[in-house]
Amino acid sequence: MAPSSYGLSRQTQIYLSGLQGQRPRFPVDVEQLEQAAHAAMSPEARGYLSGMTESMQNNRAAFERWHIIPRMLRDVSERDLSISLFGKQYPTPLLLAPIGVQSIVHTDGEAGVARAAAAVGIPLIFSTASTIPLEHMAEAMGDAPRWFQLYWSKDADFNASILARAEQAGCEALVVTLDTYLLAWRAQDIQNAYLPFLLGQGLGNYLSDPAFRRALPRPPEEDPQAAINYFLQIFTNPSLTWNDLTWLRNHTRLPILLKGILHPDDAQKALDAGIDGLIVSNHGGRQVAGAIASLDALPPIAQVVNGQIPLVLDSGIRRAADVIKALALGAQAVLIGRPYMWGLALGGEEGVKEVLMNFLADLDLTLALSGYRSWTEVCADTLTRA
Ligand SMILES: Cc1cc2nc3c(=O)[nH]c(=O)nc-3n(C[C@H](O)[C@H](O)[C@H](O)COP(=O)(O)O)c2cc1C
Ligand SMILES: CCCCCCC(=O)C(=O)O
Repeated sequence: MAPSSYGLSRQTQIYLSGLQGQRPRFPVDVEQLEQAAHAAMSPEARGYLSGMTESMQNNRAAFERWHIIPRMLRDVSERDLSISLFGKQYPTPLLLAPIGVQSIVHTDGEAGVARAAAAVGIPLIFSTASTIPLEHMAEAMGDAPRWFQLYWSKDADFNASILARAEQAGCEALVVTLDTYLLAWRAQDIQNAYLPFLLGQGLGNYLSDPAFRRALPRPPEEDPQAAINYFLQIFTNPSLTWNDLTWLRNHTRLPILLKGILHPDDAQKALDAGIDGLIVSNHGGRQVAGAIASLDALPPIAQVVNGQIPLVLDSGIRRAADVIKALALGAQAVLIGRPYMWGLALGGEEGVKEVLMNFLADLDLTLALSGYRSWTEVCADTLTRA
């Protein structure tokens, strides 16, 4: 399908099926989608996926403070939604955020998400904390684009090994998540006594890793508890500093993006360290309660970065208008997180596909109806602040 027909063809198809008595299987409206997905999940999975609701409200409020000013009579009959990042062409500015332990919401888990992402043409970022090994996700995707997200552990051999595996599996960029060096005070999960990793879930990349296995007293198949304990011991490393980035650069040839940057001074440090891209993110409001909304953090960071490296934004992207706002304020791309997990919870692989196809259709129509043919035309003048 040509990018410029995402919106109209999808919309027509849904209207026509509706006239024939066939309503969409999953809610089209994103708030209703969230509600339906929450109703379908166990209280533990729901609590884990939601995280801190007040921080997410902060992210949403930031998007709601900006409004698009549509422009008229600009011939938007042909549209090009593609972008270029690190010398590669991607069909739209959307990527799927790395999300760990996806099997807690549906048995299709990461393999289902990988197949859906490949079918729809949205690049997927594999999480270090995935249920299954990254090689299985890569296999499910064929040649479709994928990146890898690293949780930088205390075990240097494991880090080196997983980076090599990610390159081998065709990942095109490395996302290093900086904001989860400790797990935050997550009241719902503590109340539910629920952390999937303590049950051995989300360890697919660790249990399959030769360096991780070498560090264990006995194979995880014989002593699963020892593997969980070792994972908990090495999973994060709060002692990392900016100086450690040199190690990373020496262990990968992929472009490196830092995820979790919110302060312009940190953006400057990343530039000084020769980092290739930044992900402006408050981790979907899951880490620091009361943290600045990602969208509010973006303009001062964009000012410092001044186009030298790409900026990606996540946390609170729920509909096409949010993407336009993020790009107008300086991002080149965005990550979608929970919305695809809601699709997964409701319908497995098919649910994810449906949510993503609706998102793309909305994106194409909203870009056109705002008066633009491509992302290069979206700029500060696109928006007004309420
Ligand atoms: C259940 C869950 C698990 C997550 N796991 C990871 C992860 O393994 N690695 C990572 O870098 N970020 C992780 N994140 C954060 C996402 O990558 C992303 O920053 C966030 O979900 C974006 O916000 P959104 O959900 O509002 O779109 C996780 C988020 C959720 C909701
Ligand atoms: C002890 C493992 C924590 C994994 C964190 C996954 C994540 O990013 C999140 O829950 O948020």
